[in-house]
Amino acid sequence: MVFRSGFACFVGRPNAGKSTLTNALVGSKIVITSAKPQTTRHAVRGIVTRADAQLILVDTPGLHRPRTLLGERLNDIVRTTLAEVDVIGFCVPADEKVGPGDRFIAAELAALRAPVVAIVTKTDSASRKQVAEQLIAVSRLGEFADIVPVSAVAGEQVGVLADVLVGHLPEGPLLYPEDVQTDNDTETRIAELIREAALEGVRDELPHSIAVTIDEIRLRENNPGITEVFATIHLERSSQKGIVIGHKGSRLKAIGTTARAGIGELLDTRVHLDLHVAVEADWQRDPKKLDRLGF
Ligand SMILES: Nc1nc2c(ncn2[C@@H]2O[C@H](COP(=O)(O)OP(=O)(O)OP(=O)(O)O)[C@@H](O)[C@H]2O)c(=O)[nH]1
Repeated sequence: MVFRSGFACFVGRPNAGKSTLTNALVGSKIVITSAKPQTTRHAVRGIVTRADAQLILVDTPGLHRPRTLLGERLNDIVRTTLAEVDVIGFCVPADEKVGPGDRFIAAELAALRAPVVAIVTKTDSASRKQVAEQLIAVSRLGEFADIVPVSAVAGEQVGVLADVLVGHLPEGPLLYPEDVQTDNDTETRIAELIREAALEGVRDELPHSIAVTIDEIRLRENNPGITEVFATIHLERSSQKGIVIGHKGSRLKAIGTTARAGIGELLDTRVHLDLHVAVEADWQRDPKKLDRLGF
């Protein structure tokens, strides 16, 4: 039997369903998903290990036209990632019209050497007729190695998509131990859990204004059964402080409760979470600050 191994990544405009699809393929929650666009900041890998193949998924932030410096950096990450993978999955949601964002991405992909599989996502949220029309519209966007409709939420065609992606991998050995599902470091995952909790129910353009850094993770001195996590939520403007902290700290408390549950599950231990809020004026446009915040 031939064993294949290699790297794949999903691209598509914000909210196209890339993270959810990665989770569905890997089978556990490793990538932060959110109804808000552009929540994925780090290239998180999900690993699918089967009898015949190992598929390493690199989840990338939304490829979009740069607006701020942060936008440009995200696109740099995307381009570097795209140059290194064996196959690219181009996600277009079934329930939204093909638009300029999709055409922009299709044009970027046409210049790459890796085969591109077009994926029509969220087929559960569209009628059969809409899905059929979307398959045709997407096929007109470029030259694709395959085109696959899929619903990550309903679990439809997820296995078919895995087979198609694996089919584009080169022959190769197991690259990661069988039981590993992600190699994204714990600290990054904890920061993402806090960021996800902080974004919940927050209005407007706030997603771009929040970054989270981990100051320290340690076992409690007199009780190693408890892990203490110290983290800072960075905001762009002091006016945003009220939104995040809430009346008498009520929202910050809720963020802590939600994030703590997620971190406890991740680390499989009891967690004490200490959250600090800091305002860094215009961190999105300042290269020094971006570096310090890990972008
Ligand atoms: N109905 C339905 N909704 C989906 C499906 N996949 C994703 N969604 C929803 O679409 C929204 C965006 O999904 P994500 O997976 O976060 O999208 P993304 O492309 O990773 O988004 P960014 O990280 O912002 O680029 C979420 O609200 C998901 O619940 C699907 O198969 N069916």
